[in-house]
Amino acid sequence: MDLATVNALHYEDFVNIFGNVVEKCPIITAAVWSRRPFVNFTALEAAISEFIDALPESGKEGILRCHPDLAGRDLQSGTLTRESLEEQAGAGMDALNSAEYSRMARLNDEYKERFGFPFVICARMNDKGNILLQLSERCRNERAVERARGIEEVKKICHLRLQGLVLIDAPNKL
Ligand SMILES: NC(=O)N[C@H]1NC(=O)NC1=O
Repeated sequence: MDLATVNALHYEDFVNIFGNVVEKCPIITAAVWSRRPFVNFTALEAAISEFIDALPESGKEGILRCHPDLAGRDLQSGTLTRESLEEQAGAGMDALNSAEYSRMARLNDEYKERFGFPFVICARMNDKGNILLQLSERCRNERAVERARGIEEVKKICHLRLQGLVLIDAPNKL
């Protein structure tokens, strides 16, 4: 879809199409609709980022809590969103051997126990080995550092999801 089409969308369609660019947080999309018209792809992405950055820390943690665990319960039970399933499968999360699966489950639980929100990483930018490594390393961070780190990853996931929906800017037609 090109940007002119995006800018012409009624909010119901806008939320239907873009509602999951931040996982299970359509309120962000619904809020950002009123920032139209977007001059380019970057402006749309920036509007989402600015909304997230303006949230109190509890709101940012809320966003993190809307994310399913990697290789977690939702993957096992088939209840992931379409986007998350594609991302997790792409990083091999649906094909862990039993040792990897147990390690992932143990570290995910440890992380959630320590921080009160789940470990979030952009699966499409990482492979299985790297995800496990980062998970074990990031468990040792301070809570505020991890909250900010998780939000950075949310923005990377959002960037790639948006790219799948909106054509990157063609030069302005004269
Ligand atoms: N927990 C977590 O990072 N979840 C995700 N990451 C990603 O790229 N897609 C997800 O669902």
